[in-house]
Amino acid sequence: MSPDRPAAVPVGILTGFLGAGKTTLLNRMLAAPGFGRTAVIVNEFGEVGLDHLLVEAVTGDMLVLTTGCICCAARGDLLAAVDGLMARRATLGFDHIVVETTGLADPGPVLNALLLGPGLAGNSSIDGVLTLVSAPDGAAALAGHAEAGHQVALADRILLSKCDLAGPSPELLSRLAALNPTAPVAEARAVAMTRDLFAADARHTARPAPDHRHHHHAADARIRAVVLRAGVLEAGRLGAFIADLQGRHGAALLRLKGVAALHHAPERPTVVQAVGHLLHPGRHLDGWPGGEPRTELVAILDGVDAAAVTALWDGYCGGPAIDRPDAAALMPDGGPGLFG
Ligand SMILES: Nc1nc2c(ncn2[C@@H]2O[C@H](COP(=O)(O)OP(=O)(O)OP(=O)(O)O)[C@@H](O)[C@H]2O)c(=O)[nH]1
Repeated sequence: MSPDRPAAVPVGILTGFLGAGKTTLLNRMLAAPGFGRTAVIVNEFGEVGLDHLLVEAVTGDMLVLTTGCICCAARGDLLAAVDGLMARRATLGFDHIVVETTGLADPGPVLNALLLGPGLAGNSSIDGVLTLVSAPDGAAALAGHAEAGHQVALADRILLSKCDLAGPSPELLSRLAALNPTAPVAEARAVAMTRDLFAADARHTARPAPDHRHHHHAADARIRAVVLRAGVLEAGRLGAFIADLQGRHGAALLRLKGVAALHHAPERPTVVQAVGHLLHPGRHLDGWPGGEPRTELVAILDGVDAAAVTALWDGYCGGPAIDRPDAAALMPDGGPGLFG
């Protein structure tokens, strides 16, 4: 393996509601030097794909999936497309894949499919979820469509488009913060198209939870992002917490992401990625991007009380307390070994 080619190909997911400006941003991205060796998969509804006519300057390869939405009917097609690209990687010479979803896609199942696809394990990793929100229309999309809420909730980075037409309203900004307290929000036109655009692995520091008194919409009230922090942990405790969380709330677990400092390898952050009932085996990053080893996860849940998740976390991964069971009592024998 040459030093400039990573072992695993990062897959970035570009999402956002219908017409939010995904293809426009993709074109900017592909024109930038950092994205020169990028393969693109575009998913759109309808029998005839048009976006491939609109996307310019693709160096690696481009596939347009028109058989259905990749978050539902066409998930297999997405996996086949990624597998097909990986098989031709040496010929095509790409080192990065960008998947543009349809405007109505829920990125959760897309993430799931990518994390678990046969043949993908070890060959690709999730680079991050980049969500575009139209400043003038975003609030209406969020009010009317649950998918728009999921796109925001699962974002690692949120970019606001069409700010030249109208700036984001305070209401839109507060709704974005309520749906996703950790993703940075920026104006798309002001952001440089560098390779770290898809904020990898949720390594950014979590922001404090917003004031929930401003919730006006059912979707906002249901979706909760819970920040879970600890120092260096035993792998078994983390694995047991995740298994328990998934057992209790798997269907409602939109995403669990972040980095963990584990006793057996504290010098290397372990990446945690789970969606629903599925857990991606932890991979390691090279080192801590500044600061001491620490564990910091974000759990994004639909319709689950944040306090219940925090209590579960404290039970497994918190310090001892008088009024909660000791982690050893909660742990199954040995705990799952995914992080061992
Ligand atoms: N004024 C303005 N127009 C924009 C901006 N970004 C995108 N547009 C326009 O918005 C329309 C939709 O943009 P696209 O990039 O096709 O949006 P999309 O999210 O890919 O659309 P779908 O694939 O249909 O969901 C196009 O006419 C763009 O030119 C922006 O920042 N400012």
